[in-house]
Amino acid sequence: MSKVAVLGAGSWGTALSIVLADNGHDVRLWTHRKEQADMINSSHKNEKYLEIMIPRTIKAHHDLAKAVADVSVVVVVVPSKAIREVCTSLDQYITKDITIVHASKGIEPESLKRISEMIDEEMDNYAYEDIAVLSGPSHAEEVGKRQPTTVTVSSLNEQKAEIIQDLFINEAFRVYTSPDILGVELGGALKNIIALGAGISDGLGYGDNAKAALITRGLAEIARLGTSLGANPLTFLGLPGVGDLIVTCTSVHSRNWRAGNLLGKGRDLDEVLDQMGMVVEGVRTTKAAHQFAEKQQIEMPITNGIYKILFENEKPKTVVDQLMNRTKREEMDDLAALLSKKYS
Ligand SMILES: NC(=O)C1=CN([C@@H]2O[C@H](COP(=O)(O)OP(=O)(O)OC[C@H]3O[C@@H](n4cnc5c(N)ncnc54)[C@H](O)[C@@H]3O)[C@@H](O)[C@H]2O)C=CC1
Ligand SMILES: O=C(CO)COP(=O)(O)O
Repeated sequence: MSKVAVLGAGSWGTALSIVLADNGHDVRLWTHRKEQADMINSSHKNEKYLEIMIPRTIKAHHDLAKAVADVSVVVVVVPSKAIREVCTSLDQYITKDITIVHASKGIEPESLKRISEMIDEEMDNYAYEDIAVLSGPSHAEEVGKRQPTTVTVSSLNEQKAEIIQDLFINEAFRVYTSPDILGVELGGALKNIIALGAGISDGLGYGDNAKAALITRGLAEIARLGTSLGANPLTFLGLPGVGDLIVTCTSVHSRNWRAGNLLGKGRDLDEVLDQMGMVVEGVRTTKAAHQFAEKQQIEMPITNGIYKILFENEKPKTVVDQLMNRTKREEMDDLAALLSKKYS
């Protein structure tokens, strides 16, 4: 049995706490809102975030010092925009023997940092090599109901990845490991952009052909950017790549798909984000990926089209027309070419 602090009591932090509690660990679920901690402790529910009873063994905390006292593992799972603030506070309580894993998905605009890089910048007391990431096709709503789910944990420190694998794995939650932290983080962040696109396509009334095209050509963009930064192309064919892309583009649970769907139906971005009430990471990540594409001189037409819809008021239908009328080209210049280069 381990003592584990989960920082972030949104839907994903709550679902991961349930997995840990099911595995017999002592779980402290930290939230920055006192009334939410009180509500979880008294009702054993986290209304608004997850429609499910929470095991009574999970204790919610509002005081960060108390939440992380004596723990051996900290799971960071706040939205990407809160990572720096939370990790700055966390740093004072951390010693090297603690294992830190994050389960958030995003890239910071302007700095173009991944989550593990932001954690590293805010935490003087922890080595970058020891940070782990947990990612993969895993909607909180299904994990909370103990429905079969598979994820991948990655860290440059193999031992840390295995600690996290052992901590979470159970008969409903299967955990693989991977050494490619760059690919795992990029796959998890970038798929949210394509999920916005899949939602927009459905909102416009397009069918499965369009969605399959978005998933496939979206994967090509993700792999193109990811490999230009040094990720292993094979990672994008695994759970943190195509696996997460499929689930987020096709599931009604996806916040990114749902936000895209409303945009496709003609609603404006501020109105959509207000209505969602939960984090839609793809919006910030689209801004970051658009900047990344320019910096790396990578062609990302779908991402750039979604950027225009989100930030330049372009009509979704106009973007679809632009994508469909691009100069004709050969298909096999992307993932397939990267793979054949790697294995020729
Ligand atoms: N919900 C899901 O199924 C999954 C979510 N994720 C990722 O996990 C991260 C968190 O997502 P969700 O739990 O879904 O978000 P959510 O919208 O359900 O909840 C976010 C939580 O973060 C808290 N929060 C906001 N600002 C904060 C701050 N400054 N300090 C501390 N707490 C703050 C909010 O009060 C809320 O409890 C995101 O990066 C998301 O992409 C990853 C996999 C699955
Ligand atoms: O990352 C997720 C599933 O793996 C959750 O995606 P959404 O944030 O779109 O709900």
